[in-house]
Amino acid sequence: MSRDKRPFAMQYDGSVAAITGSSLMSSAALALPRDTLPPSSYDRFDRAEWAKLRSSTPLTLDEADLARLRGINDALSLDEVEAIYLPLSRLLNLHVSAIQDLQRVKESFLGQDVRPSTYIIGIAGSVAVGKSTTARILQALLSRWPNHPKVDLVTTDGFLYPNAVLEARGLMRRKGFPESYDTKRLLEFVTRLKAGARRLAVPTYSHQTYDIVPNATHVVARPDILILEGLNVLQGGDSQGTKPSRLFVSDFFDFSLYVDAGEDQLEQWYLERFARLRETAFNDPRAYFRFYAEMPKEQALARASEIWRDINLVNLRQNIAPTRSRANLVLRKSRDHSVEEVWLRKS
Ligand SMILES: Nc1ncnc2c1ncn2[C@@H]1O[C@H](COP(=O)(O)OP(=O)(O)OP(=O)(O)O)[C@@H](O)[C@H]1O
Ligand SMILES: CC(C)(CO)[C@@H](O)C(=O)NCCC(=O)O
Repeated sequence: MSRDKRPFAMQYDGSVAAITGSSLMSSAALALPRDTLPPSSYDRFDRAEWAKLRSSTPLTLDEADLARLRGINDALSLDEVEAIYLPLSRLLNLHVSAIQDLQRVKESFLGQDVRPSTYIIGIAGSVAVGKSTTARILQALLSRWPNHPKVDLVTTDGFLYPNAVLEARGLMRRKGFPESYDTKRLLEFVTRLKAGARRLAVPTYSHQTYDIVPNATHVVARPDILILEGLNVLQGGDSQGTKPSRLFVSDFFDFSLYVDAGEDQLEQWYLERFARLRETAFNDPRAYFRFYAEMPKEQALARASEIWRDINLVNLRQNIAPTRSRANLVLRKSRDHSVEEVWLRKS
């Protein structure tokens, strides 16, 4: 039975939510309500327990790996890579290998070559939680394994509608909400990738111009693994009022992660990043937010707090956090971005 179609809903306290006779008849009632998986649905690991899980396959980082990881984020510690991301890359490698074995089974059944399809990993989570950093660490680590050296990375930011469209639709203050994305195009991309398309061009987004970059695409050429990162990758019909029978991007995922942290923590990271960008990237004359670099710091930060509260936090609560229970694995971060707990879903 698919997890979204269980006939009743477990609450966190273990009780079963009441479903009325009439609602049982509708297909909507068959969908599991938002983020209601009980704690017993996960194997939970604290940092030390999780770190041990790399030990049965000795994994070492060479100088080239270290250089690549340092280039991703100078605040990233090596201890973090070793304790959290190496075991995670080992788990993912085992999972990819198992899928590749299954493809060989299909090959011998059909008596013909079956080209393995791209293994897709989805990474979801709030604005500023560290999705792109997590994606880039995993890309660097996973590309070291001989059975899947070509690991590509796509962010769903590229599937936002251009500002001109958002403006025309009155959605400029809804960036990141489900309606701000060209979901059909995103779904078409993953469908064609899974179907074995040789080259797919995906649009790109610039945080500097705060818009889709005209005529600039990133070409995805049948990688062994694709990491698809974005706020919305685990979203389904329930938050958008779409028909439950529709296909979703996550239907094409082989594995998914949700990067999680407390709301206060997320707000602090958002503001810290904003303050840092104000000193750096916002000074560029082409930056969409350059006026924040020109106004006094307190005023700019007050504006950033409003953006957080009125846009990103609302989106987190309404559309992002409710998708956490769909992820196969949850990385729960503490104050300094270090992962304090890992939850691995049992089914
Ligand atoms: N593992 C980490 N260690 C230290 N700092 C980190 C880590 N992950 C993220 N950060 C910091 O947190 C901030 C947000 O990270 P990142 O840009 O990866 O988030 P995001 O979820 O992709 O954000 P958005 O959706 O807004 O693009 C950045 O300032 C980044 O440097
Ligand atoms: C582009 C997204 C939606 C996701 O990365 C986000 O960074 C964003 O721009 N949110 C809108 C509000 C803001 O400017 O933070």
